[in-house]
Amino acid sequence: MGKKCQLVMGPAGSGKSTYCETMITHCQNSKRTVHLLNLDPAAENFLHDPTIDIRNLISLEDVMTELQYGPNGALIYCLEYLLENLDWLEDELGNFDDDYLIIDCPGQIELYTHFPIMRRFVDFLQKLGYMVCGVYLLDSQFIQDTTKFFAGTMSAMSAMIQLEIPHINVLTKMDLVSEKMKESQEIERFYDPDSSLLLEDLNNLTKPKFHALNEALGRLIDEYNMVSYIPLNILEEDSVEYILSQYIFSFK
Ligand SMILES: Nc1nc2c(ncn2[C@@H]2O[C@H](COP(=O)(O)OP(=O)(O)OP(=O)(O)O)[C@@H](O)[C@H]2O)c(=O)[nH]1
Repeated sequence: MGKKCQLVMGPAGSGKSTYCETMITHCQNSKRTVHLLNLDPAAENFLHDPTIDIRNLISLEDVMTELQYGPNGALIYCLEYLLENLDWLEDELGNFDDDYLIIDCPGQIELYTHFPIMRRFVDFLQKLGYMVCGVYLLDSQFIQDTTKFFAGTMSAMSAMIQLEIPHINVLTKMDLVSEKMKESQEIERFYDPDSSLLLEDLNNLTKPKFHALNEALGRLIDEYNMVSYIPLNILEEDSVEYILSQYIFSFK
């Protein structure tokens, strides 16, 4: 099968750890071998123990105590420390030539949107021969507020542009969206965002001085037609399998 991995990204609370747990359980049930790589030094509990864990290299608490950093600064320090000690990760990865890695990332979106940290991490995996796919998660509750949805879509686009890897976007927590909404036409405008349909909402929710900016951002979404979302309901096996059937994963 070769070396493959999914880099699971998204804002804090978007459902990254739950996505990873769901994928791993689903893969185990369908006799596919996957391993969890935890990249979040602040992570607490996992349903499936990570096979590789940044917390075995460096502890967020130690950094906060010893360097007197706050949680965000300490997290960036931990990831930069990882990048300076990639031989540790290469040793840890040594035994997984033919398996599939699911990488649970921290929720600080600056790691994907403007720091080069994740880009360097991706470059490292690619040098080791991994095919790296990006999975960017957005909480489906954002569809209730078009300003949040637009902001989330911008951060998904930034991650796509920064990382330059095959990429899908996933709307998580679809079990919390009402059946009525799911069956309506209205939901379609979020799966495949069309700014002309969203712009009116957005302008109603923002002051007039931002309308030109809204329109410019909308054009960016339309012209590049880069962002679409796959809905994920973790309670439905078909929905989970559908994500894995995406061509970028090539994982049958
Ligand atoms: N109902 C429902 N709740 C979910 C789903 N995914 C995640 N949650 C809940 O949302 C909260 C955040 O989920 P996590 O998986 O921890 O999110 P995360 O992105 O890993 O969060 P950080 O590690 O803080 O960045 C938890 O309370 C989860 O139980 C889902 O598909 N459906």
